[in-house]
Amino acid sequence: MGKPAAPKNPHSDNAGRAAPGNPARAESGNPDRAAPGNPARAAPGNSDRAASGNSDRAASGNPGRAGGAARAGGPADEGRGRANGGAPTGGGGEGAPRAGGNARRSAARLAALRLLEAVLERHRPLEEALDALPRLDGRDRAAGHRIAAAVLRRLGTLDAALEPWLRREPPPVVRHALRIGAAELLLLGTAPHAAVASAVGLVPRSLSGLANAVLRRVAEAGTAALDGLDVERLDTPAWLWTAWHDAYGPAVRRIAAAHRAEAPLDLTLAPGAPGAAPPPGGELLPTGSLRFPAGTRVTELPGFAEGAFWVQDAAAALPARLLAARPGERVADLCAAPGGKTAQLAAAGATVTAVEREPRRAARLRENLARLRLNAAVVEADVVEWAAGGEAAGRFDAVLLDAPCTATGTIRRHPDVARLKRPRDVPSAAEAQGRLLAAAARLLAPGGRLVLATCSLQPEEGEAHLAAAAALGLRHDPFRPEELPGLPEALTGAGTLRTRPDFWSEHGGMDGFFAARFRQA
Ligand SMILES: C[S@@+](CC[C@H](N)C(=O)[O-])C[C@H]1O[C@@H](n2cnc3c(N)ncnc32)[C@H](O)[C@@H]1O
Repeated sequence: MGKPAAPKNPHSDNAGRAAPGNPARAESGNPDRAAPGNPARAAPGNSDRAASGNSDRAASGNPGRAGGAARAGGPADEGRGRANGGAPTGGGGEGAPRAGGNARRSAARLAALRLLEAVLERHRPLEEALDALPRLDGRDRAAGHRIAAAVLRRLGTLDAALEPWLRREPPPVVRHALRIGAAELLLLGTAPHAAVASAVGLVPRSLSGLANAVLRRVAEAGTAALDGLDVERLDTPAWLWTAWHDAYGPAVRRIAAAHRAEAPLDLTLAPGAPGAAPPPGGELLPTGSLRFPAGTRVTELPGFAEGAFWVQDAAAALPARLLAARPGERVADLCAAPGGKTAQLAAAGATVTAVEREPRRAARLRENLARLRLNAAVVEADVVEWAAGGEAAGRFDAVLLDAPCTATGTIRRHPDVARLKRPRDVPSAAEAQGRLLAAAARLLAPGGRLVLATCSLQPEEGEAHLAAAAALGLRHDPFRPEELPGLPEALTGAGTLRTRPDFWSEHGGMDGFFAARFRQA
């Protein structure tokens, strides 16, 4: 195939693309020859791990022949795993992905394809798309999720690696299958024959030749094709890059680099949970969270069933700590589900009222509290209406408002956020936060304290609220250095909290959060 420039892909920010390699290679390369080097090697510095228990890894010393890739369902797939019966094949018509011979592998890749379609075409959150997947073996589901997350995390890089081999923009199903194949080849360490064959198996038969040819070229070029790419820029939507550059200067590059890594698993420990010691093996962070490597399954840690801990990013645990609820205090936790902060406040001995608008999320909050054997009154209501109602006004010693936001501080955990949010979402989220802040202020008893938190990196959803709070008659109560042990970089000159994904990089980073504390005058 030749190589005229591919049209700009709507999901890629090509600003950082290096000049493509020599396209003539695609013409002259022997498609049946094994890929040179070891394309199965993970990209250096890349932390996208292959799914645990991944059976697609090449046997050591046998990187696999890319030449087998043309035959999806052929020798590379034969005689292994279940017959096709268990795989959701999508019907098999033109435009429907075909299942390869290995049902397990096809099911995982098909799940990844469905997830990418949901996020990138229908703009649905990844978690919601996961819930909507047809019934699926747990390992396939986890592997599909991991592949889709790797694609979303490195979308721009993967498109740049594909671009030299595409003459024109392919149909979406092919684009996604190519991304899945490229992610497996360049990031996830999958054996080339398996990566190519299973990705080719996702596209309509009439387009399998194209997909096969492109992925063979990607396999041949290997990870060397990524050398010289400005991957931080490529993997960051342009509007976010500009906004973070304006807010954080050159640190924008470190923030973007931090988004390449899968987030670790952080736990908050329940003080004094009966019969439950902290699970062994974690790293105790200076602020008290216990950290395990990415991919750790929380339900398999000892103490989970006993309610000894709950999952909460180290940064997400800070706002409730900074509210410093005391035993017996009346505390309102606003926008409370799934309840990480409610649990912290209840575990501190406060009398907690947790307010959550979404019934399903409120149900999950109750379930979480039950597992943790913690008590809180759960109110299913819109905070703005509830605060306007009168009976709650002026009743609380302390209020925690963890306001809904664009969540751009959580892209490490939710790589779909970078692809779903739009610039216009920032002012509308900030406006809603302003209404919630005014409602929260009405709940405070005289002298009561309020912590406002958002998991956004956008200053409009953080620092900008200081002026609005002053206009509501709230007095800013700056955080002190001793309240943030081991994290001086998160304390701003104004005495607010600003964490970023590039902080604590030696420990594995943290989510981006803003928090500020106020007092009712
Ligand atoms: C950032 S999440 C809260 C996370 C939670 N505080 C925790 O630590 O687990 C925001 C929550 O606010 C809820 N929410 C959004 N707007 C609300 C409103 N006006 N009233 C009550 N809850 C609201 C959402 O349904 C969502 O569950």
